[in-house]
Amino acid sequence: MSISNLRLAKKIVCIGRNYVDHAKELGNAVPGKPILFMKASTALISEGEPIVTPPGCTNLHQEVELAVVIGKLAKNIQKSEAMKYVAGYTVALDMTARDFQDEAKKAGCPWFLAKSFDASCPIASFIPADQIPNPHDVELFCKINGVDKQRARTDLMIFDVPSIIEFTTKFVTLEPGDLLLTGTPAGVCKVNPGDEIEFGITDKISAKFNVK
Ligand SMILES: O=C([O-])CC(=O)C(=O)O
Ligand SMILES: [Mg+2]
Repeated sequence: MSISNLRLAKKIVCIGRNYVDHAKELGNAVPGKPILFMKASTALISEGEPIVTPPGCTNLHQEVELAVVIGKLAKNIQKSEAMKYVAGYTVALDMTARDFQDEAKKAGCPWFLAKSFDASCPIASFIPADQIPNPHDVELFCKINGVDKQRARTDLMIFDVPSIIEFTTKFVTLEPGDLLLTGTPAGVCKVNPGDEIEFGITDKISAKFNVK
């Protein structure tokens, strides 16, 4: 497979509540260990494809996230070795049906529908690892209809990329091309049909998608 073709990812592993200000803005506790969930690979869309509001959703949110692209088979990887398994990066939106998630939370049920519906993972293009020597030293941004909604540096992550890889690969083998979404900073909000979402890594990469 070609690592740079992000649409070939077999799985998308996501970290929840990895920025203190985002955990707090939704009234959630700051986690003591990484919270993991997954999106199906059918959630992926590329520029030119619309973000489709899932049926019945009345509170669709955007969450801009740094995404790590795994370069080689990773199982039981120590933090000190973890960066050798990173082929590169992209930036993604973890589109979330917040009303579905709130309902699931109340019922003690999984977030699957809230997070993994078709078109819930818009991605920008691939950036090779050598172009981002330190993934904790970039700024993420997200604008809706040209207005800044999210802007934060990745050094605010609670669990850094090596810690996430160490924790995840204790339980789940990561394969070449898999994506690891590292959580969203503060500023998530409701998006509506007709909105344009532009997001990226400042001075490196950006992408634009429309909400349908
Ligand atoms: O839905 C949430 O708030 C959890 C999550 O994905 C994140 O923090 O990025
Ligand atoms: Mg997220």
